[in-house]
Amino acid sequence: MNTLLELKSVNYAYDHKIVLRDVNLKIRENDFLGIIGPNGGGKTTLLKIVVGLLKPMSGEIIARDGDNSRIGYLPQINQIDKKFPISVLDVVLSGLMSHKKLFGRYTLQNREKAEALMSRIGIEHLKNKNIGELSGGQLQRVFLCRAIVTDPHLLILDEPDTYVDQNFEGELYEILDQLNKQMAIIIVSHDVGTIFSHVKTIACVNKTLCYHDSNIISSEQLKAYNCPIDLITHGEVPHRVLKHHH
Ligand SMILES: Nc1ncnc2c1ncn2[C@@H]1O[C@H](COP(=O)(O)OP(=O)(O)OP(=O)(O)O)[C@@H](O)[C@H]1O
Repeated sequence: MNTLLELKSVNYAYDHKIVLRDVNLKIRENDFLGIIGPNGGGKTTLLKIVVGLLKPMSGEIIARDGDNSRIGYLPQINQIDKKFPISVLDVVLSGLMSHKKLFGRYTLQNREKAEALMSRIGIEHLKNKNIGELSGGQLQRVFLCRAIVTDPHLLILDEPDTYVDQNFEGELYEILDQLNKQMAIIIVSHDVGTIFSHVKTIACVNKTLCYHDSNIISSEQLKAYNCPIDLITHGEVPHRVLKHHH
């Protein structure tokens, strides 16, 4: 399968404090990679490097498209001024900004595409509302539409389950399974049980990155990867790890 993006020996530090060391990672078409790891392990930093928001201290990033224009990114915390007078439809359309000439107008096709997506994600009825009127969960659906309106080759989601309401969580993963037929997905989550039942491969990030070419992982492997997280499972999970009884 074609490689979309490759990180080679990437290192990153904030103020001389090393956060990522010698990270190697290949993202191929139709990958569905789950990134797990302890708090402060460097997951968000890694995503920001992949998106191009942070430049690595050393190492190489090789993108098939030559740049990061075909990446859709749903950050962990969306900093948006809720008082800013902008409609839901315009927020979704703003995902196309970098693909347009400066001051270019949105075409009818752009609008139809945005509306079709909003209908798929269940927010079409909100299209003329001001973003300040939305709940957190509704706002996140809007941002998901904005991230995919460009038909990205790679969609990146940073802990979507921390802000998505429970009703939408199951639906979100169904949508992601569908989207994965057209694009690669990287998702960071602390809800290990839920992501394990959807992702195809797993990376444990705790300063270094350990790649696991399957969605079945055991506590022993996590220990070997130096990735101290609890395996919490619920629902239909392909592999369960139970703590020993004392
Ligand atoms: N802008 C910044 N300046 C300085 N240090 C930072 C900055 N952003 C993150 N860090 C530090 O870098 C380390 C990695 O942070 P990062 O947010 O990438 O981890 P994470 O694995 O995403 O954590 P979490 O699971 O808590 O979201 C942490 O020790 C964090 O405190």
